[in-house]
Amino acid sequence: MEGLVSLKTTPPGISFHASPPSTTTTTSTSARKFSLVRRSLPASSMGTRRRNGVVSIRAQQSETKDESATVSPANGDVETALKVKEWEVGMFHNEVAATQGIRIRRRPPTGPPQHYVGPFEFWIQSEGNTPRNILEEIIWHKDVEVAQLKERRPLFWLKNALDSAPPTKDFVGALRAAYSLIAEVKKASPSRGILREDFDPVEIAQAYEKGGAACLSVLTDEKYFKVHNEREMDRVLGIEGVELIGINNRSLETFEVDISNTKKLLEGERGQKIREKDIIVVGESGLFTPDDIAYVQEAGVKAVLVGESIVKQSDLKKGIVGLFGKDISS
Ligand SMILES: O=C(O)c1ccccc1NCC(=O)[C@H](O)[C@H](O)COP(=O)(O)O
Repeated sequence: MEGLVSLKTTPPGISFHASPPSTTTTTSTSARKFSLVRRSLPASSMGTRRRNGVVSIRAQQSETKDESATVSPANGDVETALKVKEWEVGMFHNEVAATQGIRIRRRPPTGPPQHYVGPFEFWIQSEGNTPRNILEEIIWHKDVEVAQLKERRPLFWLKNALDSAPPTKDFVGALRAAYSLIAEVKKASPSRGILREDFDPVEIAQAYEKGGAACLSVLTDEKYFKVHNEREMDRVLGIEGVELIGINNRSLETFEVDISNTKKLLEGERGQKIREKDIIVVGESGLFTPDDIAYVQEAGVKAVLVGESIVKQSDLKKGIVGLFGKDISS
């Protein structure tokens, strides 16, 4: 069954001895990892009590029936209250996503705040606050990155920049024109590591253009990069006005690549709907040979998104010819 997992909570009261200031301790129990990190906030400001040289720290939380927790800040501290709010909003998003069959959970980057107590960040690594797979890790990391970027470049800044930007090119139009290649400019990927050492994105993009690519996919992410998720096909088909769907042949949980995924998702009623709606389908990932290209083309894709098999070649144009079994530049 697809769904979200409730956060498991810790017992309502936790007492422990304070570690020396610079110590970071991580111990494992059978099911959970406990990390204790010294915070910069003074102990006195966080409601700790010192008795006989022992600091005792108490987390205030009340558990709800479904084992998710409602948390009250230990001392009305604004920072903590904000984290509580963020966490509650994140949990709400997860519940909504679960009702829509989305398996990727959203989580506020600060994690469940019930463990921010006393002068310590007492963070318990559990199923609820640890990414289950690379996609969750990417999304959770992205949440932090986007929040930071929003601070650096707020909406009004972006709007101003857009006003003076050159007109956009017709991406979908370029793909409709012919059976097309979207060539991916990427230096590395989570599953394959470094793909190209001598990485000059502009040079690569120009070589792709000469080689006949209709569009480019440029991975600009600093830590990870953006993805499509084929498991959301049914959800996407329910959305009005969708013009382009990418089917990713790579499982983002296991990194396994299976190009029959494209065929599977385009069979039967789904394929019918896609044709009726005149949606362009892009076959993504794991395409290495002319046979692979022919296979996804027969399955119904109008374009392919290819990274590894061409970006690794020293002669990129030859790489494209090798992939398609012919020159597609004219
Ligand atoms: O490619 C990965 O390792 C990856 C890992 C985690 C999330 C997404 C990932 N790839 C997404 C992509 O869109 C691919 O880069 C693209 O489909 C090209 O794939 P390939 O031709 O196999 O390089």
